[in-house]
Amino acid sequence: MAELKRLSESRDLTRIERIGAHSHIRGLGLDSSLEARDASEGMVGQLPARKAAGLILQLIRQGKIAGRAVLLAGQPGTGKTALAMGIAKSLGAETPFASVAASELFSLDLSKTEALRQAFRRAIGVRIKEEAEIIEGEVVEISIDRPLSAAAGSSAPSGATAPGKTGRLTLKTTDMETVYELGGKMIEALGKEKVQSGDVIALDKASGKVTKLGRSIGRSRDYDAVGPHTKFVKCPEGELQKRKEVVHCVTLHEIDVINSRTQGFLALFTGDTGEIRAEVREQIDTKVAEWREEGKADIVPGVLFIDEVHMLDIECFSFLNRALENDMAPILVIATNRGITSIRGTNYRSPHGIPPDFLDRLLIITTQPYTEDDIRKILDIRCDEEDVEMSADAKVLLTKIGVETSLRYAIHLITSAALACQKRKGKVVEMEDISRVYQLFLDVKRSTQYLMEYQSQYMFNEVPGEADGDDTMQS
Ligand SMILES: Nc1ncnc2c1ncn2[C@@H]1O[C@H](COP(=O)(O)OP(=O)(O)OP(=O)(O)O)[C@@H](O)[C@H]1O
Repeated sequence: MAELKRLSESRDLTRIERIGAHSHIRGLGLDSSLEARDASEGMVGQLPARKAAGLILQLIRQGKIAGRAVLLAGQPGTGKTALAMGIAKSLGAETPFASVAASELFSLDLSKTEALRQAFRRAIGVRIKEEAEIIEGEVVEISIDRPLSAAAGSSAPSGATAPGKTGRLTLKTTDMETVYELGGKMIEALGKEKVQSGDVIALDKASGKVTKLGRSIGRSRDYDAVGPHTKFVKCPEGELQKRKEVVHCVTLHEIDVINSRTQGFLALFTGDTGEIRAEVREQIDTKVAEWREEGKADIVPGVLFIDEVHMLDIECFSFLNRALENDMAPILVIATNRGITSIRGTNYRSPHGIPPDFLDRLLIITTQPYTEDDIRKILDIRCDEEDVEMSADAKVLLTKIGVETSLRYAIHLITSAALACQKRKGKVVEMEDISRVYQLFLDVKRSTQYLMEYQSQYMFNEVPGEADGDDTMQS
């Protein structure tokens, strides 16, 4: 691996956008003087914690966070992960956000320090600038030749990609027009992007990647349907072929996996990356350092969020102590809901189960339980995010459930209630859907009660009260 040959593969990794638990969080929702707005950028309430996170943001921007980390302490479901995500989002769209639960680090496949190292490298972004040969123009016409076999009545499905498929693509700028011959791969790529005449596209000559830049303004009055999010752009000027600087953003971990001989880049999707050898990382670090010197790459420190940090043991904490001194270190945000508890791997007890030398590095922010009004607003935002229409009555009921059980349980009920509504062919989620799923899925309180009532019917039942739950911050 003298060169990082397979880096180009990372370009093909399309990040899968989906609706996740925190996908509604777009920042910390602060105004220009860093005061938290009541509800903004997907964030609601938790004002003092958000304001404190805003000050941390300023420390980060001024480069004064080095060697320190942030601890978010608070009850479960009080928005600790949401706050960490808000910090990452406020730092910019390219800022990587990696999140792990401390217990995940203790796996059978990886040593805990390797797992931590991978987590750190997932939170370090590299912006790589490259000169690329691009063909950029407005699509005049795409014509695909009908394969002979199809004309002869072959039984092949019409949408299937015939390997020998050919066609022609006519592209223009304001100054010229050219017809390009198309092969099967390119036809497939154009089909995937749903390119049609009137679109302005860019083709990367080396990788064959097709990017739709928008719809030509000249075609804005066409009758063909365009969605509300269609972007209109000008027809490009000058030559069709140009050299352009393109920027790819990848994480150090992605580069590691792609270049580790034992793992293909598909391991990035399965998460099954195994140990990555130290020399692979060293070579990558040297290469990235070279690129930085040549002005070809920049490092983008991201945010690494470690939840349940009281589950880390003393060796992990010494790893963190060292890792924070590295000049490429990401912003480390850790969270716990524990009070005074034992430090794993020792007989000592300390606040949050964190050793004193590490505690010393921490800026501590506490999160508070949500009010009924906050819960209602968060549920409202989640309904929008999940595209679920809900009647006012149903929202009142769901908020009440959120107050009495937990915010997270109420958020989970949104999706299942929407499915129940779909099943009865309804359009708007009503109270009946909420009550139905409330009966189907138990919250922790009811589940515990059920377990107590029927404990004799379970194997290995332990008398309640023996578990070490006495040091959590939960009331
Ligand atoms: N202030 C907030 N504004 C908007 N959404 C929030 C807010 N706080 C929490 N949420 C949402 O509520 C859900 C639960 O919050 P989150 O997972 O951040 O809690 P947590 O404190 O990290 O919990 P745990 O301690 O169990 O990990 C998430 O979907 C989160 O995005």
